[in-house]
Amino acid sequence: MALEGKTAVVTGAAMGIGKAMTEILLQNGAKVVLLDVNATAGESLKEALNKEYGQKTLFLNCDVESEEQLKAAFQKAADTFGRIDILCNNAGILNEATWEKTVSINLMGVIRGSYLALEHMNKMSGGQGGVIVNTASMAGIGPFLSCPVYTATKSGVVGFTRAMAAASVASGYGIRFNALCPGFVQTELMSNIVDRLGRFSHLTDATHKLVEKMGVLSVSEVAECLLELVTDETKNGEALVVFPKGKKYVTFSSLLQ
Ligand SMILES: NC(=O)C1=CN([C@@H]2O[C@H](COP(=O)(O)OP(=O)(O)OC[C@H]3O[C@@H](n4cnc5c(N)ncnc54)[C@H](O)[C@@H]3O)[C@@H](O)[C@H]2O)C=CC1
Ligand SMILES: CCCCC/C=C\C=C\C(=O)C/C=C\C/C=C\CCCC(=O)O
Repeated sequence: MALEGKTAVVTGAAMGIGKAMTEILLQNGAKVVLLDVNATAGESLKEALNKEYGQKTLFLNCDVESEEQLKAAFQKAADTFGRIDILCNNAGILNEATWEKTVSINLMGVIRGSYLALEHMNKMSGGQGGVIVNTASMAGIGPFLSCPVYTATKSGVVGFTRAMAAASVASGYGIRFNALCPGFVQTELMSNIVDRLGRFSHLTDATHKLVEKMGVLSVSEVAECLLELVTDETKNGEALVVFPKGKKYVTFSSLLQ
């Protein structure tokens, strides 16, 4: 998919991985609607990006936990730029103490965003198709020992993405669904880890050891992989793992064979 003339919506776009995703989509010709709960960071990023790329971005204060806010944001995006072609369900938190909120944002937010975006993108209801990329994690593929609930949400995102890819093909939606599964990435999410681990705070040292063993990615390395999942039309139902030594499409075996 060529990005010139296309419109992307990115959740959790004000900082970290979402910010890098926004930048790479703009660099490749797309217009980008940034959604985030951090209005200060979002507004100032929008100002900076519009100076650099022209009036190609819009920031909307939007919490992915709110159906109402997300619905209004997609409508505003479509009204402003005429269409929605790409959705990056990226907003996420890591907090084992407030675990219900972790489920609500990381898993329910992805499902909510995907279903609402279908109303604009689905070829069966007047949309023009496109691609949805969900930010999961390596924790969606293998267990992250100090974060069982975070692991559960990211495993859920991978499963939801793969099932939606199959449903989309079977239903003629014209939308590809892929999951991006990075290892550790240098962002705010990696700070104050003891507080985030809740009942597993005793596993802080083990977590640091895992980080040392696996290494840490930059946000731009992750954004490059997003671009691949968006632009390569052969990719549907994929889980792309990104780690400092490289990237790898995960092979899943079918239980039906
Ligand atoms: N940093 C890491 O090591 C890794 C992160 N990830 C995933 O990448 C995604 C992005 O994380 P990072 O950029 O690292 O985190 P970050 O904390 O740097 O950025 C997250 C952004 O999401 C926004 N956000 C949080 N809750 C929101 C909500 N309810 N609605 C809308 N926006 C909200 C925040 O305001 C922030 O701008 C998350 O889904 C995370 O689970 C995946 C693998 C590794
Ligand atoms: C400095 C402490 C960092 C704490 C963690 C912060 C963010 C982590 C975000 C993730 O999404 C986790 C990313 C990678 C690790 C996940 C799983 C490892 C699986 C290993 C295995 O398969 O055995």
